[in-house]
Amino acid sequence: MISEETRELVDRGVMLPLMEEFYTIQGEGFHKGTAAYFIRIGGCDVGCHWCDVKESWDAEVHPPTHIGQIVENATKYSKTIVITGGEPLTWDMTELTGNLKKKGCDIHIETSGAYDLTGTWDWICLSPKKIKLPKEEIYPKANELKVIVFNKHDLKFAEEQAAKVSEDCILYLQPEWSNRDKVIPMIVDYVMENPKWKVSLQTHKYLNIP
Ligand SMILES: C[S@@+](CC[C@H](N)C(=O)[O-])C[C@H]1O[C@@H](n2cnc3c(N)ncnc32)[C@H](O)[C@@H]1O
Ligand SMILES: Nc1nc2[nH]cc(C(=O)O)c2c(=O)[nH]1
Ligand code: SF4
Ligand SMILES: [Mg+2]
Repeated sequence: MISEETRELVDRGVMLPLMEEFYTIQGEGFHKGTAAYFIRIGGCDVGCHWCDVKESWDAEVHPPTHIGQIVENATKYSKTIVITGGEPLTWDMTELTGNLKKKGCDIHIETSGAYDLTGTWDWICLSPKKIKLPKEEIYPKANELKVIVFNKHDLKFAEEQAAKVSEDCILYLQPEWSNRDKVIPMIVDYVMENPKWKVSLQTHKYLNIP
């Protein structure tokens, strides 16, 4: 059990349940191929059945960590920071991103958008989920829309979501990893017929890096 004092610091976003942090290459979307420091915050109750980080869901098993410590670790490695999870917007991101900004970092988020948008972001990757839709406020702010395709219906969902983002938002279809052999041919055909979309692959999984 964590103390009342720690819980209050987590509520304010001064401490956050840290699952893992690692320096790697961004594998997905617009910034794929770019070296970046990943901060994975625990806690998510969206519940995607194919989620590739289910260990992140229970915030209680990830130690509350002072953001000062997180920022110090991160800035030793990179100025490009990716905040992911879990669902990072479960928590108030104001303090963490404010402190990273003071150090001159370029801060990216990977989010389902299902909770209030807090924090200061240089790049927002919105990956909407049918089972818990994004809050309306995030759509005009998304720099990239990355829809995970598990079956054919997800292409229809992708179009519905694309209708909500800005003109400049870059549109990606990313195969769900465990079903990739089935869905890749479908995505390839769809992108050739609908070239406003691009393909995003989880290239880190092919490179065998985190
Ligand atoms: C693990 S999530 C964490 C951030 C946030 N909760 C979200 O869903 O955007 C990071 C990215 O991985 C994607 N993802 C998760 N499981 C996947 C899978 N099995 N195949 C392909 N992409 C997946 C998510 O859609 C999201 O874009
Ligand atoms: N290399 C690498 N790139 C990624 N892009 C998004 C990821 C995520 O889990 O949020 C991820 C990840 O886990 N590893
Ligand atoms: S929203 Fe993200 S972390 Fe949460 S279950 Fe879905 S893919 Fe996993
Ligand atoms: Mg991942």
